[in-house]
Amino acid sequence: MKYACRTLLIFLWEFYGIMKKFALIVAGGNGTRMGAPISKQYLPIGRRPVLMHTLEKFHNTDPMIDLTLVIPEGDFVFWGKLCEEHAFSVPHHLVSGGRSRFQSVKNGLNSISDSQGIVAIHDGVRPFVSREVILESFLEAEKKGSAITVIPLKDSIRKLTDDGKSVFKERQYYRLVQTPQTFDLSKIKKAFEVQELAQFTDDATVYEHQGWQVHLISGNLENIKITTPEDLEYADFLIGKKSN
Ligand SMILES: Nc1ccn([C@@H]2O[C@H](COP(=O)(O)OP(=O)(O)OP(=O)(O)O)[C@@H](O)[C@H]2O)c(=O)n1
Ligand SMILES: C[C@](O)(CO)[C@H](O)COP(=O)(O)O
Repeated sequence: MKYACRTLLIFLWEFYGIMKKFALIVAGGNGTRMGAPISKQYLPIGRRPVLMHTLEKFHNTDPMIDLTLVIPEGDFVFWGKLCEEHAFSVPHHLVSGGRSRFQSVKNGLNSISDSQGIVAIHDGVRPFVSREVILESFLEAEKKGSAITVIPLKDSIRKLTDDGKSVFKERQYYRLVQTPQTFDLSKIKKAFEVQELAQFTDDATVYEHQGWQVHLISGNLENIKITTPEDLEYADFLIGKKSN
């Protein structure tokens, strides 16, 4: 069944995938919550830096995807050395990060000179996005203008109230939001021509600020955002599991 779905997706991708595809891998942060001596996007999982796994995931899904990596400008030399050390040959453009995720995405979008196409915006620290999710996000964004990956909640949830109590919430109405968040390039470029607002925790919120509805698609459970030391241990476990 899984194989049949994948074959169908690849067929649809080859048949309908006529727009130019871009992926913006944002890794301009410094991983405060990880608390490691180097930023988490460069930490090794399965002996190679997190970012190499993420870039490779997109490249191996389709080598025609034009890849841009956003990292702090001060890390360019360090990244170059890592690429040499690991003989990393996936082609990508480097762009300087900004003070916030919003600014990093904006810098990345501004670096793309094309005005037409589809762009997947993805956290550099989510190396476990599946090939199927990447393919579907491009297909759906081409049809609907956007494709935001989400997963259902497994636990019950409560909303904290200002009086120090809490109330039950019906979890079937909620989703956890992941990346990639994939868009029509011209629309997302226009959406990012605004002043940054506190509510812009991802790219979907920037897009819908224009009054446009976002289209949700299913993400994959393994696609965690490596944020804290426990996540790194889990990531190492997942990498080991995949190479066995
Ligand atoms: N100025 C920034 C801040 C974040 N990011 C990227 O956005 C993604 C999600 O952010 P997060 O997990 O919060 O990363 P950090 O900001 O590095 O982590 P922390 O909040 O713990 O400092 C990461 O790939 C991160 O590198 C970015 O490109 N530019
Ligand atoms: C974009 C994101 O990964 C979607 O879940 C998330 O909003 C990033 O949040 P952070 O505060 O930058 O970690």
